[in-house]
Amino acid sequence: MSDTAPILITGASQRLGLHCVQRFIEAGQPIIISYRQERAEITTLRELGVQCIQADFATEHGILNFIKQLTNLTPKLRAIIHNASLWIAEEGADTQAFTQMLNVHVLAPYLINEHCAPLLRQSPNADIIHITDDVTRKGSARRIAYCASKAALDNLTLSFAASLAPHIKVNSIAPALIMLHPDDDDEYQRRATAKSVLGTVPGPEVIYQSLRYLLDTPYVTGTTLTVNGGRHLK
Ligand SMILES: NC(=O)C1=CN([C@@H]2O[C@H](COP(=O)(O)OP(=O)(O)OC[C@H]3O[C@@H](n4cnc5c(N)ncnc54)[C@H](OP(=O)(O)O)[C@@H]3O)[C@@H](O)[C@H]2O)C=CC1
Ligand SMILES: Nc1nc2c(c(=O)[nH]1)N=C([C@H](O)[C@@H](O)CO)CN2
Repeated sequence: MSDTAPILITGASQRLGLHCVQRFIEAGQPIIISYRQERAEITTLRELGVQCIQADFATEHGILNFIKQLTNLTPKLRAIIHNASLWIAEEGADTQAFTQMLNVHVLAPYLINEHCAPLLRQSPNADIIHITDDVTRKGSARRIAYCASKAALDNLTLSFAASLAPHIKVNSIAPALIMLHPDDDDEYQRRATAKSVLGTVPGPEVIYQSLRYLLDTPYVTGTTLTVNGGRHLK
């Protein structure tokens, strides 16, 4: 059994999170994940030695229940990567959608960081990484609540970086259009890729590369690493 402290990645049973888990496993890094819905990938990850905790962060009870399971599972953590996310385009005023995304994107990282900082302090190097969204730069007419909650998550980075220094570094990664969805048609892909000067859909490896950079560099905290193909230049 490795004596390396595990990395926690939330919401890592598919897409970007799952790719990063697979790359960390290749590197011999112990991993704990949270997942919401049962999937075949969970069985595969468990067979690979990943510790998987079922959790729904839409409520405070669900978040605190996850924290209880996590702190019973491990006495230390190398890093916490807040990747779990709910991407809702609400139709008009939608308090339920707003509250759920605020809980997933803000309350869960806030409570997990506060309760689990002592586990990070057991590791010689310790990081918290919030996965936000480049869209917070200018807002989103179609996803007002999603964007506001991601902006709040980005702000947590500044506060926790100041609060947890010098032992724990805290940073954000702000992606834009990393992976498409199976139901995204050619016209959507054309319009979406045209929004950046690099004009590509890079795939999840760029997020793993960004995580590696923030984990490996000793002198970066309280910052946001933008991974957006140069969208801000258009
Ligand atoms: N994909 C992209 O191009 C971009 C992604 N991002 C951000 O990067 C991160 C990863 O993106 P992506 O992989 O596409 O994300 P997903 O949409 O695949 O969401 C990641 C996971 O979050 C989990 N999740 C959703 N709601 C809850 C909840 N209530 N409680 C606990 N977990 C929940 C889901 O679990 P389950 O499937 O089990 O329900 C899902 O597997 C996200 O934070 C996203 O906002 C930002 C910009 C671009
Ligand atoms: N939780 C999620 N957040 C986001 C997703 C996603 O699939 N799940 N996708 C995006 C898009 O890539 C957007 O950036 C461009 O269409 C943003 N956030």
